[in-house]
Amino acid sequence: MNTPPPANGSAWRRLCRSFGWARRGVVVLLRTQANARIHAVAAGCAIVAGFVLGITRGEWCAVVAAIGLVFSVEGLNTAIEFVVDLASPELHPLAEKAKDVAAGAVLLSALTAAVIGLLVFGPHLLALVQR
Ligand SMILES: Nc1ncnc2c1ncn2[C@@H]1O[C@H](COP(=O)(O)OP(=O)(O)OP(=O)(O)O)[C@@H](O)[C@H]1O
Repeated sequence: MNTPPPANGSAWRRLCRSFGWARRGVVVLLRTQANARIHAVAAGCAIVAGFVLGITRGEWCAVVAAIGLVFSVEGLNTAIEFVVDLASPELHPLAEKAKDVAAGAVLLSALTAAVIGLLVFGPHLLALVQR
């Protein structure tokens, strides 16, 4: 099992190590979670659409925030799943609630991102169709 190294060294070295662990977490998220890979594809499509449709700076802010929201919540959901599986490998009503609520949070964030996508890209696509 990996044990974290002692918290010695300069503040800069500690910061670099923390970034390394966080980067490792993002890799674990993308490797183990099919949903995270689907979010990545959706985020890529939104970014390409943003460039193609020439969305404004404000619209970019909304799109980037939506992408960050979904990935952050998916990451927290995955972390909760790992911890629940560690703490309660057997079935337990509280484990069930924890996983269901975490999954519900992912659903809410994805719905929010979908609404933002509609609000941002809808008018651009409509203008394109009506041209
Ligand atoms: N230890 C447990 N005790 C009780 N119910 C559980 C337990 N583990 C999972 N469940 C139930 O099964 C559902 C699915 O859990 P699972 O761990 O398979 O997540 P998942 O749907 O595979 O999530 P993801 O697709 O994000 O990996 C949970 O939402 C919960 O209702």
